[in-house]
Amino acid sequence: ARDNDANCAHWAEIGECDKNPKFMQKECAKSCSMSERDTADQAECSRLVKEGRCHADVALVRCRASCYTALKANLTEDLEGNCFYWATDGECESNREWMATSCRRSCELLRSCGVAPESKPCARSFECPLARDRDDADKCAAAARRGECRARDIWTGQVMLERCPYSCAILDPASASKTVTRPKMKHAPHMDARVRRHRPSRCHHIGLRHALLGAQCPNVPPSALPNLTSQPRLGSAEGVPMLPYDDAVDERYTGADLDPVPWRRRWRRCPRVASAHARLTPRVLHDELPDVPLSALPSKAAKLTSAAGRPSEADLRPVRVQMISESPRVRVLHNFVTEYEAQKLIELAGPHFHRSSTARAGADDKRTSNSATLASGDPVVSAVRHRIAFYCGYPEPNLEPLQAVRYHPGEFYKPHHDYYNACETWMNGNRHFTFLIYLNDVDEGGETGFPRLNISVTPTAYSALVFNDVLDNGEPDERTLHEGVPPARGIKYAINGWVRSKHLGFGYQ
Ligand SMILES: O=C(O)CCC(=O)C(=O)O
Ligand SMILES: [Fe+2]
Repeated sequence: ARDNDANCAHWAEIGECDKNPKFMQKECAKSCSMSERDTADQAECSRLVKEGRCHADVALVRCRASCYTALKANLTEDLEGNCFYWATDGECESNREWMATSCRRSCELLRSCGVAPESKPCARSFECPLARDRDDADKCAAAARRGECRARDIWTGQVMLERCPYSCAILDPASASKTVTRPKMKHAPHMDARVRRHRPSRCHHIGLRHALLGAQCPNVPPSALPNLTSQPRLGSAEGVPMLPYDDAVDERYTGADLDPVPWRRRWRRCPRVASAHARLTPRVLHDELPDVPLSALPSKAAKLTSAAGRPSEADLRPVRVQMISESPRVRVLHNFVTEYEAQKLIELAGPHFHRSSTARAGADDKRTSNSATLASGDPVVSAVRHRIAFYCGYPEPNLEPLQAVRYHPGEFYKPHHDYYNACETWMNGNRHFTFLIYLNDVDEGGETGFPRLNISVTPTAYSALVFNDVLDNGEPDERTLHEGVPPARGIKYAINGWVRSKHLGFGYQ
């Protein structure tokens, strides 16, 4: 964080960080981060902390200092919010010294997961300490399993979510993230993206742990793999049947004509699907969508832009779905953008490209590409955003600003995950989907590789590589480790569209 103006410290002192947050976050990030202080009176902040309501809007805005202090006191060993993410990204080894002081808890947890993935400490690795402390495990878990995280919040203003945030997040993540459901995507085996599956022998280099997490290794029969979704969690076929197809809960809604909560109205309209398969997850991409031209998509998602003002023949090619991997879910949506849109996006990004940074270290040697954030107001950007929202079934405000990326020959993005630490879901939600839209064909190289899946996808112009970053219960899916392989010849342009579990608010607007 840094200041761009000499007056920042003064402005922060007179309260501009709160009064004028958009400007101040941008220009005076440093001063504002130092001025994280309570603006509500102490009694109110102490009460909010005591009641464990630091995630409530009022506390986020007005009791920052008290809540931060309380949070730190509870985080016994991790001192940074992103620790688990960095730990899963290999930083406990590659950045050992720093991580040992700042992220000891996550590193230790991760090591225990390496030895015993199904152990209790490992299962707990994603918990948010503050949330857990005020969650009455027995009562909350039982209520969450009954579906009350969602059922109650309409009537009593999210009481369950406030009292039982941890159980709700773990047992019914969609309740905490207010996501909507979509049916499964159609399997279309006739597709034509070039996908290379590496020889399975590579698994030996990946190590047993990743094999345990489901990589397809020849020596590990599927029966020997732990079932990652065998816990009684939302959407688990083996688990307790949960919303939205739980009869007992559904009944409560049948009396009401129109739910006052918009996202729930959509949710109620979703068809009831009887098969266990359809119940697997609330976070499946729009899997049963037929192959249709963009122009045939409903309203906003269809908004087509072309040079002539109307779509050309080529633009009317249907969006086709190619399944690459069922678990984790990876697919390519062909013809996801038009040629005109792709060119426009490259043009728009052009003047804004700068050396890419990663969440943690800014520009670093993990990523040598350039990137640019695209303003959502542009009609092409907006059309593509609507389309992403439509296809994944999440509301558009869950999308991060689109990010253009550019790789010259030799530039790369080393293996990484796109998801964040689960604790972040209390603010902005975690990343659930990655849409990587290829804007051009690359002369040679430039694949997106998934080392733990032994898959690499060759960029095909106008198609979107889409994968679920998290397991169906909302926990990060380590198998989604991926990399941008350097182009050998030609420039690679792509767009990242990340979809979060919640509306983006804090820190983004
Ligand atoms: O360029 C690629 O193929 C991958 C890009 C990527 O993973 C990212 O930007 O997060
Ligand atoms: Fe990525």
